[in-house]
Amino acid sequence: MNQAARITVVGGGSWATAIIKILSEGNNHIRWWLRSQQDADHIKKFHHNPSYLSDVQISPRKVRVCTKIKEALSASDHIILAVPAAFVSDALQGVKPAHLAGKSVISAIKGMIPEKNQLVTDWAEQNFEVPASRIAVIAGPCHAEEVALEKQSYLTMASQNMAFASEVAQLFNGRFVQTSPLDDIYGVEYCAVMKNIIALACGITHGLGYGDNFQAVLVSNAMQEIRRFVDTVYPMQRDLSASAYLGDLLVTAYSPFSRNRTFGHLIGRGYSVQSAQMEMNMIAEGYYAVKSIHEINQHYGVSMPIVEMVYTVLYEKTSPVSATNALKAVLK
Ligand SMILES: NC(=O)C1=CN([C@@H]2O[C@H](COP(=O)(O)OP(=O)(O)OC[C@H]3O[C@@H](n4cnc5c(N)ncnc54)[C@H](OP(=O)(O)O)[C@@H]3O)[C@@H](O)[C@H]2O)C=CC1
Ligand SMILES: O=C(CO)COP(=O)(O)O
Repeated sequence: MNQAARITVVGGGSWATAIIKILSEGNNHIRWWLRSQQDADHIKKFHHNPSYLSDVQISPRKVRVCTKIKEALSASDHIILAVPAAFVSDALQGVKPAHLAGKSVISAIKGMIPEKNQLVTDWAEQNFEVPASRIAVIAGPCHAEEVALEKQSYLTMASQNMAFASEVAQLFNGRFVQTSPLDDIYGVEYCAVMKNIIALACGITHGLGYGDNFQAVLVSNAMQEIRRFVDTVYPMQRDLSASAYLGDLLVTAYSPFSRNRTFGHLIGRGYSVQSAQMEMNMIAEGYYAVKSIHEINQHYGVSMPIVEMVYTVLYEKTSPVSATNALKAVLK
């Protein structure tokens, strides 16, 4: 029998809770770090997260909950980051490279470090000196809510080190989740960031009353936009029709579970950014990502009309109606 893996999950939101559920299926020793003492106490006492996916049962035999980050890290060999990118530095406050020495870092985050416009894996490598060969990302179309319901799902684990990607894929493979390894870590990371922005555009236009005909054209154009951008910033032979790329775009563009689409929909319905954020008790990564991608693209100059439409609505107060009218003219 395989030795039990020692894994720490950092984050108390819906994706962290779903990951805990997936990993609890296997022979793993799991540490779970949450920032909320109240939620941690509740999980210890009642064996479920009161704030997110509260139907998911947490086994106290397999999962040890704590709110002290260094203690949570020290217990494990694999560290899974599952907080929104904007808060990951807060979550790892006080953590030094020595605390992560000899450990691997697996990012389940689909966003960029906003103040640095940096991919999370680059940030982990630079800030904590984790070698690229021990860094992976979790990609693919997979909503936490469907994991909670044990609906058949697929994940792709990407790393520059295929042996490590396979090791991580094995950790997550189970009864209702099927996994595969991939070597295109930057490609899937950028695509995951981009698809959140596209979901905002889908939500905005849906909120304005556009239908399925328009959305199909929007998503097709979005895929071309993603291809242009990713092939420019990180050229490599890749099949963008694979589920880690196209599948992730489709699920977020069409699913009612999508945080980014829901956020965009509220904006399209006339909510301000602040009131849309208050209306949702979850984070839409695309809100932060669109600023980062817009700024990164000042350097590359890739044609990205959908990203620019979302950027002008969220950061330049252009009305969703006029931004969409301008976009309509360039879609094919
Ligand atoms: N949800 C999903 O289906 C999927 C999500 N992802 C990605 O996973 C990541 C996490 O998203 P998700 O779980 O959905 O997020 P949620 O919106 O469900 O949860 C947000 C989490 O962030 C925490 N948080 C908020 N502010 C801070 C802060 N200042 N410092 C530290 N922590 C903070 C919250 O803590 P608290 O509860 O204490 O406020 C909560 O744990 C994102 O990058 C997302 O794109 C990827 C695939 C699927
Ligand atoms: O990336 C996700 C599912 O694959 C979750 O993001 P959304 O909730 O915005 O769709």
